[in-house]
Amino acid sequence: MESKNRPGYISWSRLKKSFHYASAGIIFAWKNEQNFRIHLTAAILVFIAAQLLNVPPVEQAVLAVAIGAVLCLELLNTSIEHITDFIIQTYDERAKIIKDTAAGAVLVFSLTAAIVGIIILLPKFIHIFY
Ligand SMILES: Nc1ncnc2c1ncn2[C@@H]1O[C@H](COP(=O)(O)OP(=O)(O)OP(=O)(O)O)[C@@H](O)[C@H]1O
Repeated sequence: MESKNRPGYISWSRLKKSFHYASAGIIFAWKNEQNFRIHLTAAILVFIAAQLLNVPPVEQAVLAVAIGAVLCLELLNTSIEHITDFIIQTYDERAKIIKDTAAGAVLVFSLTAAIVGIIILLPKFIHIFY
């Protein structure tokens, strides 16, 4: 017999709460992190360009993965910054290394995503004019 208190396989109210908290994190990043706003705006522009240029579905999927990864890294970077500030409230060389390397991870993947975008979109842009 199943216990009355045992949670079901999927709790919809918990799922709804998780979604709500995750959305709050994204909204926080949008309001407080300039880099997140820049990346999200760039992501929307790339998506519109991909539609206008009739980019094939597989290439659009590659763009979506690259864009999604950049946004995820931005959110993780924001989280790391806040954890660091919470733990280390004074100037500390270790805090600097933690924040700089996390920011470096975002930069490395942002450049990678930019290269992916150029490889996919640039030939299609050129094709319009020539
Ligand atoms: N407690 C600290 N000790 C030493 N250096 C720090 C400390 N806090 C921040 N820094 C340095 O200042 C830089 C900026 O940190 P800050 O927390 O202000 O991030 P931010 O400018 O808000 O970044 P972002 O624009 O991505 O949100 C860090 O990358 C680090 O080099």
